[in-house]
Amino acid sequence: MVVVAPGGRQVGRGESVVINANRAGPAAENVGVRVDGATLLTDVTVGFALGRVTGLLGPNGAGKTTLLRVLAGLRRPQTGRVLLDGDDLYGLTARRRARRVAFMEQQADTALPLTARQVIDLGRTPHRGRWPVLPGLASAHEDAVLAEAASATDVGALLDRTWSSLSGGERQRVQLARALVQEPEVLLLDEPTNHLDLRYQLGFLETVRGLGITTVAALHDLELAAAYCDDVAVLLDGRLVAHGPVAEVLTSATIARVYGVDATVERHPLHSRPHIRWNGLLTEGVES
Ligand SMILES: Nc1ncnc2c1ncn2[C@@H]1O[C@H](COP(=O)(O)OP(=O)(O)OP(=O)(O)O)[C@@H](O)[C@H]1O
Repeated sequence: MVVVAPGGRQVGRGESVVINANRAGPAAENVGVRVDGATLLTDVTVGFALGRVTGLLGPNGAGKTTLLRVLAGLRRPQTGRVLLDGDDLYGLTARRRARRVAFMEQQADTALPLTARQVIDLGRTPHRGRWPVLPGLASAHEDAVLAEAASATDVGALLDRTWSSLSGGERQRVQLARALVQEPEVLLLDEPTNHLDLRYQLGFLETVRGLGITTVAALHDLELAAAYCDDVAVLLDGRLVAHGPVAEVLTSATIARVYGVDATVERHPLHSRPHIRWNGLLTEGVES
């Protein structure tokens, strides 16, 4: 039996990725969001390095979804700005934004009687003209993009199933395929492994790592973040409290401060990435 350790395949990643030094990943600068008198984000400044996978961490209500929506162009911040390779994200049309940023939301759903193939195909919308593509007339490129996304997410056998008949985990994989056919330069994932069984959780994040796309994924599972993310950014009460390479940031001190949990962070014997041992809840010293 062969064990594929996290990042073991390194498809198109790490040293093998040629990053154009003149390009930059997405960045939030001094972003502040208030809704109905509530402050959701305060002065968040964070840049995501090209081609890297960043885990967006933080307890419930910390602001992870809000920041992802800001980065997706779906929630204009009251203060600050969002840059995408130097362009002001909110200065772009919705179509131009959607060509560059794909967002897989937590509970994407549709009431329309669509098949999985049609749901995935929606991801091509920003690349198309005004007129619908007639059946059988999709370009070779379109067909190839769909086939590649279906294979990467293992949804080939689901394409003709109706959306309503799919399980939570199958829907999750179809949503990732929809995001991939957008051919985005930035992939935003909100708790993408939620409904997945263990094998698909690991496989999903392995796939994401292999894409070489700049990715920001809100995650609750710190073990998964430790195993699959290059960097982590940590939010607490709407503020960014830590950001950097996973081994430097995901420490027992960070976990204690942010989650109020006592943990020992060791090196995994197989792949030497951080490995977390939970010791128990802390009753003192938790920030709120
Ligand atoms: N429309 C709103 N009005 C008031 N407060 C809101 C609104 N939308 C979100 N919030 C609050 O903003 C905070 C941040 O929400 P957000 O969904 O970004 O957190 P999160 O880190 O993604 O949480 P979770 O891990 O629970 O999904 C929460 O306290 C939430 O209750």
